[in-house]
This record gives sequence, structure tokens and C-alpha cells, in this order.
Amino acid sequence: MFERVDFYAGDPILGLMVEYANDSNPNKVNLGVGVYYDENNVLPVLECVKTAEQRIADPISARPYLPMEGLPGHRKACQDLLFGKDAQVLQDKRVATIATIGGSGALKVGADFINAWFPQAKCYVSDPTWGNHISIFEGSGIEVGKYPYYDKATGTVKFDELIAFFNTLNKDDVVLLHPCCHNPTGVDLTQAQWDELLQVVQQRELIPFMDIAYQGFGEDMDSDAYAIRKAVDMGLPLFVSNSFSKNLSLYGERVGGLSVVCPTEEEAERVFGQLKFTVRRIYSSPPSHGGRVVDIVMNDEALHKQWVGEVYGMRDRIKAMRLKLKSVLETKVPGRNFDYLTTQNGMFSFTGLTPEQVERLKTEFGIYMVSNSRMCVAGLNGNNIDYVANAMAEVLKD
Ligand SMILES: Cc1[nH+]cc(COP(=O)(O)O)c(/C=N/[C@@H](CC(=O)O)C(=O)O)c1O
Repeated sequence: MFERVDFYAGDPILGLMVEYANDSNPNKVNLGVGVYYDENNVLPVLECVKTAEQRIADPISARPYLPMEGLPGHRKACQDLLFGKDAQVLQDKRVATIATIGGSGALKVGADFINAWFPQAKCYVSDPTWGNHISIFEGSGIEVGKYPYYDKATGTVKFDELIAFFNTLNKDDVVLLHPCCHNPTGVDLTQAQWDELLQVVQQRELIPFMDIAYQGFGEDMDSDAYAIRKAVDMGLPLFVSNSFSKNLSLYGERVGGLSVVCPTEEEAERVFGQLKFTVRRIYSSPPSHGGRVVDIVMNDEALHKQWVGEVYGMRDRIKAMRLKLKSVLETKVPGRNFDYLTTQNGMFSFTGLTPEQVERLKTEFGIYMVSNSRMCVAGLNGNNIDYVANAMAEVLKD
């Protein structure tokens, strides 16, 4: 009966977590999955989250179904973070926002909505991009193409090629964009490049879909949302998927959001209703616990302030690891340019190691990176950084 079903080859990122967990090497280092570990290699529970959890636990309360769109406070948290508190677009009620099962759930609901209401649309993702972007949109029945993005030779964006490619696209084609902290390259557009790119998006009447999963890990909460707010200022229709997995360290609680910026309040009402219907027919409603944590942390002024400080602490530790690794590698591998480690932004660094070198790091040293050479810098700390640098220097001799 099910012999027709293919065996699942596994996920290039999540599969690494299993391999790492089963690796008995006492020196193993996890630089694979995009998860933030602190200086003691521990996945942190943020202080602001601990306070929220205490409020949820005492007194313990019932767990009714949430509305399809999630808690109002969770949705407000997404809107304030993405568009800015009291932003005019929010006052005009032109943004339809739902709470979702992580950023992944937001992408899925958005893709199903687009396939339902823009059935001719193709979706174009950066080359390279987070692999699940392609799987999610193809899973929704949308044809996925790639736009030129990362220039391996220079470690920068192929911006002229990117602009030229966007000028060949058709009305209502979707372009999936990373507003900051590009996954997997860490290479971001400048604000001037965003201005130019969004002009082309407007001229070609494309649908920008911005996936922001690392807000606060780049520069700061507002700068990291520059592309989002610029698109709003230009009056563009806009999809935004956001994730609280990383910046609230709530990976397993599956908390995120999907926002759709519409030209009018009436159109936002229409979209909001269809987003709810799309949720209903995929998973009915989002989980309550994570939504309550988001609501409490983001809407309590003191906790929100504490949260921002904790995110910037994670950001700054990652930046410190970038600087340290760069300086150590420069001494161990003279003549090779490691500037990418400090010009790239956010949690990931695209090291440029060959698949064979990445494999050697894993098999000989127990160091796990994604096969495309993406390294999660947040897995580095003072105890393992010299070991990682020595191992990288060793495999780079090939
Ligand atoms: C760009 C991007 N968007 C969305 C997500 C999904 O986030 P969530 O809210 O947990 O559903 C991730 C997760 N990325 C890391 C983990 C993964 O692959 O699922 C990663 O790239 O390692 C992203 O890197």
C-alpha cells in the first residue's frame, strides 16, 4: 500500500541536531542549527520570560482554545515590533496580523493564502536561502524560482544582477526577502540598496514577502526592520512573517506572526478573514502558552525594556565571537581573508568552506556546520573557539 511513499532523506539543518546529539566526541561543537547558546553553551531562558512564566503559573489557569488569529496581545506585539509602536499604518488599521506556529507557520499560512488568491503567482527566493523557504512554498503548490543574491567570489550581494532579475518578473510575482541577518549568508542589503530594490518591486508590482526571524540580532530592533518600514512608507502591499523563536529563546513554544499590509482598512478586513480561514483549515488555532509569554513580555513596559536588553546582549556576544574567531584565524591561516566574519550580520556566517572541509570538521573534530558552509556563530564560546579555529585552520590547509 505505502511502498509508493519515498523514504525521507532528512532535513539538512534539523538532521544535524540528531547527529550532534548522538556524537560521543567530548569536544563536539554545534554550529549547525540556528539556535542561540550562551557563553556556557546553554540555551538560555531569558529573565523576562522567567517573569512571564511565573505570572502564567500562579495562579494556574485553564487552557481554552485561542481564536484562530491568536491572542490580541500576541498580535499587537508583532505589529509594534515590526512597524513601530503607534505607526500610522497601524492607526489606519491597514495591517492584518495573526499569531502563528512560529515563523514557519507564518510562511505556510502566507503561502497557502497566496496560492488561493494569487494562483498565477510564482515565488522567487534568494540564491541561497533558508532551505525550508523553498519546501514551504512548493508544499503550498507555488512554483519557486531563485533570484541572484550571494556572490561567492566577493562575499557580497550581486546587486546589479538582483535588480536586473527583478526587472524581468511579472505583476503579483512574490519575492521572498530577508530584511536583516540573511540566512544562510549573513550578507545583508544596505539601506540604500533596499531603497533601490523596493523601487523596482513597486514598478513591477511585485508582492514582497519579508521573513524576519532574527530581529534585534543585526543592528537594533528598528534598524533591522528598515526594509519593512520602508516598504510601508512607499505604500507597498507587504507580507511579513516574524519569529520569536530566537529573540525570545522560545524555539519549542512555536511563536511567530504573519502580517499583511493592505491599501485600505476594508481590504485588511477581507485579508484578515481569509487568514483566519487558512489557519482553520491547517491547524485551527495557535498554541496558548507561548502566545501568553509573548503577550506578557512585549506588552509590559518594564519586561519589554528588559527583553530588548537581553536580545542586545545575545547580539553583542555573537559579534564578540565573530571578532575573536577572525583574529585567531588570521594568525593561524595567514594570507587568507576572514573579513567576512565581521562584515556578515546576525547569527550566521557563510564560511566558504567546501562540503569536503565541512565534512572533515564533523568527522574528525565533531564540529557541526551546515553542508553549505553556514556556521551558527552563536554556538561559539570562550571554551570552544580556539578548538574550532584550530580545526578550521587544519581543514583549510587542503
Ligand atoms: C529565515 C528563517 N525564517 C523562519 C525560520 C523558522 O523559525 P520558527 O519560528 O522556529 O519556525 C527560520 C529558522 N531557522 C533555523 C531553524 C530551522 O531550520 O528550523 C535555522 O536556519 O537553523 C529561519 O532561519
